[in-house]
Amino acid sequence: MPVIATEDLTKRYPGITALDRLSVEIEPGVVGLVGANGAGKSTLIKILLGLSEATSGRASVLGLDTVSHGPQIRGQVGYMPEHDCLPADVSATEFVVHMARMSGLPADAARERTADILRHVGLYEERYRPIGGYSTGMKQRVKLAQALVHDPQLVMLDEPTNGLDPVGRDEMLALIRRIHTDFGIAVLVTSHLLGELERICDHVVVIDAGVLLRSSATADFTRASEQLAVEVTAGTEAVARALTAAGLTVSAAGQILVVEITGEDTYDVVRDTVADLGHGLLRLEPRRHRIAEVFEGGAADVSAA
Ligand SMILES: Nc1ncnc2c1ncn2[C@@H]1O[C@H](COP(=O)(O)OP(=O)(O)OP(=O)(O)O)[C@@H](O)[C@H]1O
Repeated sequence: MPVIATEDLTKRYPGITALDRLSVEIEPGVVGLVGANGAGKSTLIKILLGLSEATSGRASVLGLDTVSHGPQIRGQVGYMPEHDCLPADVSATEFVVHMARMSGLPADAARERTADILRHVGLYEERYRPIGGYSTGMKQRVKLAQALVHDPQLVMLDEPTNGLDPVGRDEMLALIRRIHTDFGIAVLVTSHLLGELERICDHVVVIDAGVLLRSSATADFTRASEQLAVEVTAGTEAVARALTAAGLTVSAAGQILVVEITGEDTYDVVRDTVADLGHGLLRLEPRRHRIAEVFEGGAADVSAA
């Protein structure tokens, strides 16, 4: 059963169609929802949580209809909102315990789960200090912790890497991946950066102006291309010239030579050419596309990390 399914889902605000007949099915795993700012990602999440009503079409989460089963869905789903929404004058522990209690956990269980989950997201002694003094990265971790504290089956994370520096972003992406691998929780994570979703998602859904552009396994986005990546121990330029003289089409990407595969003998020609010049091969393999390249010239606003 898909964890999320939408059928012709449409949401219109005055003067704007935020979602336009969106039909998509999302299976358990780590699924990325990517689109430029304004593509409709937050609108979709709010409808899925039963917090906003669609203009037309249908959506279900964990098999439950979003219109008739909003409270049940919210009981089984964790939500990390995009914007800052934390109270400044309470500690992470107080806040997350409060959220756990709101989800129906008894006091003891709420305290225990809070301690576990704050440790899991990497907050230790700081968890007793008021949130107002936290860095952006620490606040994002508190938001993530409150989304997980009631042990949901699915979490929806809206732009969890927003405002983070590269190190903080890497740590957050690793944490998100572990939500699924350590706890078996299904994850829907949004970003306007294709490159970061490519790193942690099993499946990526791309929307643009509320329209579904593509929904496929990450491996399909990054499928092998008809090109070889060649890296040599020395003499990159000489090798490029010799390969061109041998009739191959070659372009350079830094130290890597990209060679068009024209037939099964392309591998042999490259190997022999490099050997004839007295150099060694560091790499000879099919070049893989990055997701961002697949969309170059397509969804112009969607950028790589
Ligand atoms: N309550 C609202 N009233 C009117 N228009 C809205 C409302 N909420 C969203 N929109 C518009 O709907 C479109 C989709 O917005 P949405 O917030 O879903 O996009 P997004 O992909 O999440 O982008 P962002 O990352 O910037 O939040 C945008 O054009 C936005 O201006």
